[in-house]
Amino acid sequence: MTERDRQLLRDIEALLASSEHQDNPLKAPLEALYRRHTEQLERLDRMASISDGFQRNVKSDLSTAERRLERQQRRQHKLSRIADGYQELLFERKQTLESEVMLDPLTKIPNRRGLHTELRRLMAASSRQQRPFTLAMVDIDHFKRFNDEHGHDVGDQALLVVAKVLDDTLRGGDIVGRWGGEEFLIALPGASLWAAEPLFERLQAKLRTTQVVSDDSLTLTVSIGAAEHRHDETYEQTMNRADQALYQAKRNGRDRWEAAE
Ligand SMILES: Nc1nc2c(ncn2[C@@H]2O[C@H](COP(=O)(O)OP(=O)(O)OP(=O)(O)O)[C@@H](O)[C@H]2O)c(=O)[nH]1
Repeated sequence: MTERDRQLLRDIEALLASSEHQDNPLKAPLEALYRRHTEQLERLDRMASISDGFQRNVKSDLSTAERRLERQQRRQHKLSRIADGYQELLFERKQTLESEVMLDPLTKIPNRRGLHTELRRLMAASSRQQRPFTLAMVDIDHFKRFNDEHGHDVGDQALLVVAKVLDDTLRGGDIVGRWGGEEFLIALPGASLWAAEPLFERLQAKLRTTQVVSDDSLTLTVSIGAAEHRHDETYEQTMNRADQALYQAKRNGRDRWEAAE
């Protein structure tokens, strides 16, 4: 209500109260009109204040809800960060476990399972690129006697030495692993049997002079059986031929290499 409206009401109130209008026939209906009007104004005031209160409540409910939502979003964000970190950790653990399952615990080179994985990859790549590859079984000579004479720990040391010499002598991209016991397998991608020959000679020469234990002249020798993969056979068949060649190398006196038929 404006100040002018208020003044008008005050004027009407004064006129109704004035003695000179006591007998005016308009006084009674005007008084009734005035009362009705002021009652309506009061009602309007009450409604306005109810509506203000309602609006204040709605505003405060809204800001409480907003704060709660923000808190929840922050919590959710934190939880999803924790979940992400946890997943990463699980993934790393899985990777570590998977790679550990593929490694020989003593020499840390691929074990038989790891070799199978690598050989499958080699097969696929070689047939795609139509390149040859050669497999060779490398077996320590008289290892039982070696163990018996020098003890199992020195035997383990010998296995480490062979693994290291193989690893050091091969090129990057070549595959070396422990097939089992005192037997190692090497795979030479892109190499024909003829091209692999100098490598076998070099390996055997190196092992003949490598000391198994430092400050000790103890050395060992290995026999090697090698086979070049034929395009129509599986790698297991190539390995079988290499194994037969190894058997032949043992029969022919050890510390030598033989090529498969
Ligand atoms: N120290 C040690 N010895 C092992 C390990 N795995 C297998 N051996 C031993 O390797 C020896 C293999 O013996 P054989 O299969 O008879 O072969 P070998 O004595 O090397 O004879 P040839 O192969 O015919 O020259 C066994 O005495 C096994 O106990 C190992 O992890 N550590």
